[in-house]
Amino acid sequence: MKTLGEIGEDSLISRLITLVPVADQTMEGPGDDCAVIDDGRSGFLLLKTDALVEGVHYERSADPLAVGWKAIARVISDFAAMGGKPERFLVTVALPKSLQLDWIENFYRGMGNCMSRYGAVLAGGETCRVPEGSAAVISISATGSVSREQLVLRSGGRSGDEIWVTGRLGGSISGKHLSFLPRVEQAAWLTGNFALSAMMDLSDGIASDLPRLAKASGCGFQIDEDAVPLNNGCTVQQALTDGEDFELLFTLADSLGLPESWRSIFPDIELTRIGTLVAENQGRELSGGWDHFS
Ligand SMILES: Nc1ncnc2c1ncn2[C@@H]1O[C@H](COP(=O)(O)OP(=O)(O)O)[C@@H](O)[C@H]1O
Ligand SMILES: Cc1ncc(C[n+]2csc(CCOP(=O)(O)OP(=O)(O)O)c2C)c(N)n1
Ligand SMILES: [Mg+2]
Repeated sequence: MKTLGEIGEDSLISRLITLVPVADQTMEGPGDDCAVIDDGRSGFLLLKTDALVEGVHYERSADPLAVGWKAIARVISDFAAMGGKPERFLVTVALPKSLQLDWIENFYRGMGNCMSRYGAVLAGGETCRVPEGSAAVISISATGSVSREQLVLRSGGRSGDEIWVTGRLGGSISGKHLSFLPRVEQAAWLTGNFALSAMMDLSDGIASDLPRLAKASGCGFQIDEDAVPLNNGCTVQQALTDGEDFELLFTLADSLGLPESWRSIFPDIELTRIGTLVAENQGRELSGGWDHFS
């Protein structure tokens, strides 16, 4: 019998999801940034859950206000990646008894700051302990929504589509992973004004995430490494593999007018074409990027 370390994160998930039924109204189940449910409302319901583990996603010494911000912001980034916005949050905290009260209160203040900034609210949660000496584990689940016209999946890319990315990439561990702004307004503008074919957020690094988008779209990809927008002091390799950029990666067939109108609305955020989707099994491969079990 293999261990998780031998099979890796993506093949673990692929195996697990064959072992359970999938709900009737699920339009998009496991595989995209959020689940998409057609529950008869004017738009679609979005569902997302994400875990935050001490020592894996943040150091115990990190500012709890910033860790709380990150906990909510990374979920909101997934709603943005569908063209949507967050609505209600459920927060589960599993904590050691020895944790300072101040830490968790400031963590909640940080979550609150992010919820307020993006118009979301807390709906409930769950509290329990972990054995003394274990890492704190925080699970964030949320509902969101997206209009029918603005929903963008990972799977709609077609050979020939241009590949674009927002912002600059790499080096998130030096601070950005705790303080980033999820691209909700940018995604809403993009999906409202251009016919995006596919989109996802960059959490594991382009090296991991672009092949996922291409695979979901039944395509391969070409990437111009010299075009990849770098954060200060970062190499291309870091930009491709560090992860936690929480920028948008998207594709579209026709970008006529996009760079000019983007610059007039979001002058402080880069927007860069980094490549092209090509036919499946053509183009190139990338390795690296974050895998929890590699
Ligand atoms: N343990 C699991 N059981 C079922 N589905 C899962 C599990 N872990 C991840 N998934 C699904 O696999 C996809 C990829 O997960 P993940 O890499 O965490 O997404 P993201 O980077 O968008 O947060 C998502 O659609 C998610 O719902
Ligand atoms: C202490 C610490 N070590 C390493 C990292 C870097 N890191 C942790 S998880 C991760 C990838 C993203 O996390 P994941 O849980 O895969 O997010 P998802 O893809 O589910 O959104 C990265 C780059 C960090 N933020 N903090
Ligand atoms: Mg995950």
